[in-house]
Amino acid sequence: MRKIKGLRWYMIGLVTIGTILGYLTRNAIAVAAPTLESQLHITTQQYSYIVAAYSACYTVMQPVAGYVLDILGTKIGYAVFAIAWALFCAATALAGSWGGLALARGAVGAAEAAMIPAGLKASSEWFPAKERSIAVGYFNVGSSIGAMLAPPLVVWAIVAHSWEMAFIITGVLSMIWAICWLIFYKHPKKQPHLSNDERDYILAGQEAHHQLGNAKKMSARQILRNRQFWGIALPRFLAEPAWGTFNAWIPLFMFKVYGFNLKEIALFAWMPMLFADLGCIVGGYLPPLFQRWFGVNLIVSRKLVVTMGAVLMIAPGTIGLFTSPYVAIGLLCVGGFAHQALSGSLITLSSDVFGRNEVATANGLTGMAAWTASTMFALVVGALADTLGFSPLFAALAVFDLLGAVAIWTILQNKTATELTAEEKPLNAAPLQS
Ligand SMILES: O=C[C@H](O)[C@@H](O)[C@@H](O)[C@H](O)C(=O)O
Repeated sequence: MRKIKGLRWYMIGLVTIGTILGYLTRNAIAVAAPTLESQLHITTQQYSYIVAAYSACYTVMQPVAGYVLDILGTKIGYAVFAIAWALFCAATALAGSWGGLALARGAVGAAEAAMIPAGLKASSEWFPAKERSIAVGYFNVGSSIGAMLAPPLVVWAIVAHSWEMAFIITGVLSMIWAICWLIFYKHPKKQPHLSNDERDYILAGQEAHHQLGNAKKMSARQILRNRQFWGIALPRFLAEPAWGTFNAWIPLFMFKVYGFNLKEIALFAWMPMLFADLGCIVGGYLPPLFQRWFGVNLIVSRKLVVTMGAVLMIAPGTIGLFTSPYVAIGLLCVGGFAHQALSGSLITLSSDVFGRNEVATANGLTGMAAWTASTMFALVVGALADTLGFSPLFAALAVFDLLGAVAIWTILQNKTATELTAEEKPLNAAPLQS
């Protein structure tokens, strides 16, 4: 059988395309919103219900999707969710009211909840520990690329055909990817096109908790009771509102505060997303560099990236000190870079700390914490932006990230969750499921 050199990078490329399509289908509704409001006579409040339906289902389903992925395995598990989101996305075209749209988008959100836990599970299967954050950075960059591809593709579909066609096209693209995933994704142990050298390099570089022989499996209850989980979930809870704010509010912020027109928004509002892409990639390479430069261990290297990102988030926090819209865009670019750099390390930490049998469940639980905060903060922005202004809200995001950095240094210890459990031997600890 022909061996393909560097096959692990093709595998993460396949995961990245999945993330791009996940964000393309996610953001299609925002681009189609003006057309939906006029053609289906939907009010802005009813549109907010449609967005909330996606966000609520995506938030709640992340741990469930993670659990299913840990049970079914990455290949089959991710395929099931991707086929579901493809079908639900295409079915959005059948909606004739805001209620129908909310139902369809809620279903898409529930299915897309598997996206990040599956990406992390695939990264932990195909990469040695020292390259894992790089792999996460590459698949996570799909979130910003997908967000950037949505406007041109969806606008073309609406202008050339109809808003229904936009959802059918994004659904069909997702279905094509899901079929490719089923054909091409295999665990390194079962991949015939993987050379022995690369397989040895991957498996030898993985910790004991990711080795195939590791039969230990933590239940969701044991994960939630573990200090290591909270050392990741609390910083994610504090950091995620920034991502939601950058994704949902920058165009409105530029319009309301600096009087940007649509052309100026089109020219500048995408730039923070480009720097977010850069943050994903650069942020992924920093932990191995910090380990080499400063001689620190894996978990401390992630903590250093989170701290660097938190300090950089002070930049957008100072937006209120300047009057120039171009300085504001520049500061938001620093913020986009900072957030995705620190977020990549926070996502990766679930696989540094939890084993192959519960990594997706643990990541899904931290993702639920993250999106709960993001949804709450979106409601705060909606309530206060017109009275308080955006500047204090951007300052709050910087404070949240700095608090998250304090939390990660004080709560998260430099060991795996099972090592901590074994040391603590709590009085009523349920024995690990073997
Ligand atoms: O913080 C943001 C993340 O890095 C972002 O890229 C996504 O992973 C996001 O969490 C999501 O669940 O879609």
